[in-house]
Amino acid sequence: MIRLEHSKTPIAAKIKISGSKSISNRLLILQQFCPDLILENLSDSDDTQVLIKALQSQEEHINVGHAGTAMRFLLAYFATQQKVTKIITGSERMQQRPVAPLVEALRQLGAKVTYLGAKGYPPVKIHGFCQQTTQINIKADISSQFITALLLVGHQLPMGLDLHLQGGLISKPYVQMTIDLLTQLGVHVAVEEKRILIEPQQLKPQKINVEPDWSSASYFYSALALAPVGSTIFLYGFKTTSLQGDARLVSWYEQLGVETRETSEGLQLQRVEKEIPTHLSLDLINNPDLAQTLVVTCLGLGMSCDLSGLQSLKIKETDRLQALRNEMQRLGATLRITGSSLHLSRQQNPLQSATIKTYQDHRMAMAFAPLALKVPLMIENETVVAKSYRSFWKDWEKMGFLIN
Ligand SMILES: O=C(O)C1=C[C@@H](OP(=O)(O)O)[C@@H](O)[C@H](O)C1
Ligand SMILES: C=C(OP(=O)(O)O)C(=O)O
Repeated sequence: MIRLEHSKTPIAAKIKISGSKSISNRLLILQQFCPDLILENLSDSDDTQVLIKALQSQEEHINVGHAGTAMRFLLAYFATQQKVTKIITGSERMQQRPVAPLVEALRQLGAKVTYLGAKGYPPVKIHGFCQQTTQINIKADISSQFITALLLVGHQLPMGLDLHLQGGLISKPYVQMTIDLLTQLGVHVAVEEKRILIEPQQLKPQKINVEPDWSSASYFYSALALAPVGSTIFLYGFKTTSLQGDARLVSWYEQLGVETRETSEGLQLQRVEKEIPTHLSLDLINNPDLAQTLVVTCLGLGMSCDLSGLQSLKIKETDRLQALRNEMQRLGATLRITGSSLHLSRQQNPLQSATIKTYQDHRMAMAFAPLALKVPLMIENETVVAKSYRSFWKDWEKMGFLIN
């Protein structure tokens, strides 16, 4: 457990965030098909380390811990290799995160996949592949990672892939990121309204420098929104034009007093004098990983907010809607939740200092951390941040936070 506080003097920090874990994990799978693909600035997160280790391992058993992308991408990767036997499992929570739509699609394709525990969930055993068809249906409204997992292997399938999306697509920018990376690597992807087609093709070897991680950057935007006017943070290597959908936060935080100026070396962020709205209303169907950051910013600014499009939050590292409601309550705030939305009421009383539980969810720790600009906080199991952002607390100290 750590205690976190801030002297409330203006922040002036320069921060280097490692590569996007989403981009890194896609490129690491693609590198298996194209060993001459050179990758620079890979994410140093646990989720990426776990994937690297799994891809290098000769063992039959693979444990991906808490890494959702590693679970889904490896499942599709190993299941579409001939004569490969693997058992993939993960943490207790991972064994409650669904894989059924992906397993069903892989079986339709001709993969042999068996559940070793509860039906629809890891652990799974993979034991052989012979392509039977190109046409696959996949549910698009549970996790976009199922679609990405299939697209990452589609170009290597002997007959290619003709993917039909069923239900409304959630987390769409992550699918677009996959398509953009494939395109950058010379793969032609034909996209229609509810259909994605990939012919068998080879990747073009090249050197790719992974962009820094925008979801990680969100915590700095949140801190600046809560910091004294005149505070600045420089984020090295970022560009506002990005493969990552979470770059969208630039315009949202502009409303909340954080201005972004692009330079050749990165982004200069500044907390400016501005009239802050009393309410924020956003649909986060395309940006689920920003929900926790944004609701905490609103709390710190004394705003109310309505966030919708949050149906995937209950199957992430924890049930994030419940976790948010519990921890907001500890601070004296009222959060109402439904299966796909949340409503934060305007805070009438001053925030209470509290001990925040993190539920084995990196984003619970990182999202609440900026609130220490308003009230001292204790954060339990602070090392959870390593899932996506290993040096988070070191960078937090650079911003003048006192951590004990
Ligand atoms: O493809 C990816 O890299 C990701 C997709 C999203 O998941 P869902 O599609 O399950 O919402 C996101 O929440 C996750 O952090 C990373
Ligand atoms: C949901 C997340 O990751 P994953 O699904 O890859 O475990 C996340 O990083 O917020």
